[in-house]
Amino acid sequence: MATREQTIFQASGNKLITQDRDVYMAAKWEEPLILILDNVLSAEECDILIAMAKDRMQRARIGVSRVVSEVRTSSSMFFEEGENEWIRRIEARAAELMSIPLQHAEPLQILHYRAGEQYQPHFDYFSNGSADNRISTLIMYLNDVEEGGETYFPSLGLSVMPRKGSAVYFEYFYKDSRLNELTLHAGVPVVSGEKWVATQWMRRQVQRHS
Ligand SMILES: O=C(O)CCC(=O)C(=O)O
Ligand SMILES: [Fe+2]
Repeated sequence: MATREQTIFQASGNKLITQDRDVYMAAKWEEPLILILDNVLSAEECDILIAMAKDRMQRARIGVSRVVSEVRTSSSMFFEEGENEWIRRIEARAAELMSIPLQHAEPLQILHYRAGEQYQPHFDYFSNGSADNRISTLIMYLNDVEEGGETYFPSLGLSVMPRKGSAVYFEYFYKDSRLNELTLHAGVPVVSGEKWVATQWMRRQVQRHS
């Protein structure tokens, strides 16, 4: 049997005890490593993230031309790094769960999808092989979606249902580029209701100096 490549996240057991919250490992895909995590955020934290983001959402713009894109039809915003006590706590917890120092964290992103909106299959890492590439993703679901809105990994045939307070984690820092490519994923169209997520990305290099 081929030996597995080293992962960033050392997944063992079913519970992850962070500084301020116990998180549960609900499901695991071995290679590439994908984890479904329960109880990442409290219901109150989900509601507060949505409330704080609501008036700051902008229609997705992608790529250098910054044109409104059909690749992602959702709206998005980024919080300032450690913008307030809520953001500080959630960023710190995400970094702890992802086993990467907070200094490597991008600003926390919020995405909002209305019925019919989606994020077509994409990689989170940059295809130019940047020395400061992204290495891992934590997508936290901020509400229950009535229908649709799964995070879908088409190369694996794996769907993750959004559930308020849960999250999906995956990483793509493998030497074997084929493993990284298997993390292709999409936010499938919301059929009814709406969908809110918070995404934390980690980079190879330090992003924050405070
Ligand atoms: O909304 C989703 O399920 C996927 C979001 C996503 O892929 C991202 O934020 O990079
Ligand atoms: Fe993504």
